[in-house]
Amino acid sequence: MYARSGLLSQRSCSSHGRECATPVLAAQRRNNSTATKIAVEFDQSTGVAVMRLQGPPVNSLSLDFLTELCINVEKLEMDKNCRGLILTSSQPKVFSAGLDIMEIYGKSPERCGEFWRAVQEMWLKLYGSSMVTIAAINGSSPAGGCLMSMTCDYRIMADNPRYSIGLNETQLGIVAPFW
Ligand SMILES: CCCCCCCC/C=C\C=C\CC(=O)SCCNC(=O)CCNC(=O)[C@H](O)C(C)(C)COP(=O)(O)OP(=O)(O)OC[C@H]1O[C@@H](n2cnc3c(N)ncnc32)[C@H](O)[C@@H]1OP(=O)(O)O
Repeated sequence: MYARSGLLSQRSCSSHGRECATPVLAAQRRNNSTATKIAVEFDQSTGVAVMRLQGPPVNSLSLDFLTELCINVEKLEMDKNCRGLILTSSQPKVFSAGLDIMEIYGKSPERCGEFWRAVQEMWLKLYGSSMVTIAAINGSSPAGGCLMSMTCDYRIMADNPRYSIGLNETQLGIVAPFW
C-alpha cells in the first residue's frame, strides 16, 4: 500500500542527484503476492514517509515481506519529494521477529539462496538510501529485526524492559552467508 496525495512518479530522478533503481526492479519481478504487509503514508508537507510493518503476528521477514518492503523503499527513493523515512511496526510488542525461520528450514539450496538474496537486498536498500532513515523500534527486534534497524541512519527504541534487541541468531545455529 502506498498512500499519498498525487500519483507515485516512476520517472527518472537523475536530475536531483539520486541514484535510482531501473524501471523494472528486481524486487518487483519477484513479487507475486497481493497481500499487504507494509503500509506507507507519505506526508507531502514534511517530505517524510512512515512505513508501518503489519505482518501478523510478529513481522517475520518472509520472502514476500522482504519483497514488498524493498518495492516500497524503491518507490519512495524515486520520489524526489520524499526526504525521510520512518520505519515502525503496527504489531503490538514486536518491531520484527527477524527472518522468517520457516523460509530457511527444510528448503532447497536454491530457495535458501533466493531468500538470502532478498535479505541482502533489503539491508542494502535501506543502508544505501539517500533518504534519512529512522527505525522507530516499538517492540522486540531480534536478529534480522535488529539488522533492519541497524541499516537505518537513526534508531529510537521504546523504553520497555520487556522489549529486547540484538543479534541472537547464532542461538538458532544460523550464520549469515558471506556477500
Ligand atoms: C549493516 C549490515 C550488516 C550485515 C550483517 C548481517 C548479520 C546477520 C543479521 C541477521 C541475521 C538474522 C537471522 C534471523 O533473523 S533468524 C530469526 C531469529 N529470530 C528469533 O529468534 C525470534 C524468535 N521469536 C521471539 O523471540 C518472539 O517470538 C518475539 C519476537 C519476541 C515475540 O514474542 P511473542 O509476542 O511472545 O510472540 P510468540 O513468541 O508467541 O510468537 C508468535 C508467533 O510467531 C512465530 N514466530 C516468532 N518468531 C518467528 C520467526 N522469526 N519466524 C517465523 N515465525 C516466528 C511463533 O512461532 C508464534 O507462532 P505460533 O503462534 O504459530 O505458535
